[in-house]
Amino acid sequence: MDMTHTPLFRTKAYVGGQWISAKSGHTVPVDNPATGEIIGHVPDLSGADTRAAIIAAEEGLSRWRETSAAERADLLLRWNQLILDNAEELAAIMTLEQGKPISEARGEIQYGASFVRWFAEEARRVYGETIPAPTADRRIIMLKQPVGVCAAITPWNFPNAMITRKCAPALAAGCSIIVKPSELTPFSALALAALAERAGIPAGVFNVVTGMPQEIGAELTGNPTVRKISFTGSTKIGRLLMEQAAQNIQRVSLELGGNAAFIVFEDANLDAAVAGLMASKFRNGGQTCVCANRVLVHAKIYDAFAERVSEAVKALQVGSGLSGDVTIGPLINGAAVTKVREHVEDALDKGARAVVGGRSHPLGGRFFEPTVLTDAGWDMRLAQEETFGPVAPLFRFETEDEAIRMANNTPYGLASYFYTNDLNRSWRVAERIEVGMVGLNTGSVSMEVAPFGGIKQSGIGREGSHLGIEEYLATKTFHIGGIS
Ligand SMILES: NC(=O)C1=CN([C@@H]2O[C@H](COP(=O)(O)OP(=O)(O)OC[C@H]3O[C@@H](n4cnc5c(N)ncnc54)[C@H](O)[C@@H]3O)[C@@H](O)[C@H]2O)C=CC1
Ligand SMILES: O=C(O)[C@H](O)CS(=O)(=O)O
Repeated sequence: MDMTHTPLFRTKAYVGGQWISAKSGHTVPVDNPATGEIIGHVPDLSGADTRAAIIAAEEGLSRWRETSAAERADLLLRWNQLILDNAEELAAIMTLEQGKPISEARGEIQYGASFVRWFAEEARRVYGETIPAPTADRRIIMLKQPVGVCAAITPWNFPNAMITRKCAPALAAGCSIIVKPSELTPFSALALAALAERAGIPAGVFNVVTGMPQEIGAELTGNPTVRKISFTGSTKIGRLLMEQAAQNIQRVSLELGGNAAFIVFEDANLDAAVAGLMASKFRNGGQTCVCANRVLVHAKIYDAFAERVSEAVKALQVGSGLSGDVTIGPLINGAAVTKVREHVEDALDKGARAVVGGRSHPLGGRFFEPTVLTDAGWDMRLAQEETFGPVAPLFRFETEDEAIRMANNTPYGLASYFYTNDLNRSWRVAERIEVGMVGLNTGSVSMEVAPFGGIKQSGIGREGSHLGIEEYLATKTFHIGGIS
């Protein structure tokens, strides 16, 4: 499927309402993870190019912050509708550059659009407060105002939804924003820019800069005009950006790595638990920050659960995401394949058994076999590190306290899941597990209505829900004295 000549497949960066090249003329190639073929090039913008984008965003802000909430809401709703009207083309572009199965890409477009609609509605409900003054001659009002020029640095694994989850609340709040998508998946971001332009979102309000990240990131975090950095990606880069943002005391929102525990207690509904694990673990081939990374199974049901999971994993179809029946696409790049292979080999060396898969797929390239490992141990790398691939390691436990202790034994704290029908245990586990999001008898926690985010080294701040817009609002206390 050649998407490179479709209207939304853009090969220029979008700054100040213009489609631009890098001043240097340099470009970055983008490949198709399923084949390794180059699908196109995007401008490799420099620090100076990024400075120009910041100036454009500042000009965009001056107009945008004066628009009414109703006007911003209407424009966001128009953008939302254009995204939905062009969902098939957006999904095909995503699968071409990211590799996920087309059915999942279609799902992400709907998920991404849901944030645009949600924050179009939130735009009109940014309320301030009046505060009872201590003296009769004073009035106190709390105003909510846009933070200003913002920057969003986003990952390759959800190249549409991670942009709208940041940009929709920013625009709803009256901010302008500069998006730096992953150099691995820029075309989804540029397609969103084309639709923002078509929706009538004014020049400079929504900008997309492309290229290698270091120089662009240094300018975005080093330029005092940028008042807010919103990042989704690895904890390593999140830490770096937080350090860089400190120089100008920029506000930061960080959605970072995870190491989710998926706990199956002895009284769990096994069919539901298997379905939940398949949904959590193998979505996007396991390249998801909230996916189950460690599967803790009570000893009493371990063998039965392992057998059922193995049957379900054997039914997964590996191949190019553009093929309709495929449920597991390629990993994003060679480094990802190496990391997954190393995790599996380390586990096998330390006593795990591969009851399904366990090696690169016969298709070769970036395809890896969906894998189930039994007898997983806490000394294995995949217990401590985020695998970010289609590998389900099954760990045994005997007691509830042991399961919670092991689940919490990680520097991360993004999401966890557990299956039980015991009401008292449900509350004990939900309250004691150290994460930002926990699912009981469900393998999914990601939707626009609910706060998304982590604790510990999984991040700072919340996206989505009624909390998401607060990340792009500043509070101003307005005191009026001398009233008689
Ligand atoms: N908590 C969450 O919602 C999510 C967390 N992640 C985590 O991110 C990792 C995988 O995603 P990746 O895209 O590989 O993460 P990554 O951290 O390498 O890249 C994320 C973004 O940061 C940019 N970046 C990299 N180095 C930079 C620098 N020096 N300055 C400025 N920007 C820079 C990249 O170009 C990309 O746009 C995994 O650890 C995963 O768990 C990914 C997606 C969502
Ligand atoms: O990038 C990710 O992993 C996303 O945050 C996961 S989700 O929001 O699509 O579940």
